[in-house]
Amino acid sequence: MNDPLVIAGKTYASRLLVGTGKYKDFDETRLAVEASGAEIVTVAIRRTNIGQSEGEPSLLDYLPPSRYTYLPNTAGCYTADDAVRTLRLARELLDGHTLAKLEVLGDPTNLYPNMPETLKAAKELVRDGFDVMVYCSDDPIQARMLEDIGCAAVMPLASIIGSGMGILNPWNLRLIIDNARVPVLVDAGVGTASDAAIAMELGCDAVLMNSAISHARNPVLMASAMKKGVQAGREAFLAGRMPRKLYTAEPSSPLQGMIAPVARAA
Ligand SMILES: CC(=O)[C@@H](O)[C@H](O)COP(=O)(O)O
Repeated sequence: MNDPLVIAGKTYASRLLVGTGKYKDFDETRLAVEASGAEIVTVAIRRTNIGQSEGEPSLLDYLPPSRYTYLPNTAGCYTADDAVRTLRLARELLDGHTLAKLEVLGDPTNLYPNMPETLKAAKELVRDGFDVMVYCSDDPIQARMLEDIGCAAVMPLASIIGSGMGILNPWNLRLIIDNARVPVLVDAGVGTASDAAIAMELGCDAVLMNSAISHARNPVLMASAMKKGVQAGREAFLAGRMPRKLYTAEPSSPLQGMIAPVARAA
């Protein structure tokens, strides 16, 4: 099925974006990313070496930028200034690459986004020529503000980062999706493949996740499950689910048109 995801003018076949942190080593990262089928990989610039630490193993050697689109992110940043500085460093390290994931956190105990600082950083980064994909609360008004600023995609949380709690507020996601003119991705909180499928069935354009794969007992197998969950959810969304009925359900095998049973001979 030809149903590409378009972000900042570039086309992707996969609607699953994956993080690269929290794995045993870069080999495991590579294997999980390969199994996920992801084409966009996000990398925490403050925590992962992509050339900042000379002599150390670099993720670039395991996930070559010729094959993957890098999405540098600002994990660990608590102010707009820190986030902007981090993404400018990433742009230098990645030869002028402008696609970036903004996340400005508000509380180290739950990693909930600080939306005033996120909006401030988004404005500055857009002005500076970045294509900003932004981690945000599942608040439709703030999502609209980010879109109006010129962000390339809005990425409301399903639940808090690393929680694996799944989608806590599907109705807010629907409000964001129904009004969005840019791609909407669920980012954070996915726990298992059915969460990813539900996000896609709701009409999200894609899903971004890390912990659900890296913290699974078998990360490579979970990466493969997530790939299928996202694909199944997308297909179900495009196919259009049947309406829910409480009392008017029809039997799956209707009797109409059946040949009347022949009376048995006594
Ligand atoms: C990798 C990354 O960008 C995370 O900050 C992201 O929000 C994913 O969250 P989960 O780890 O909950 O999937």
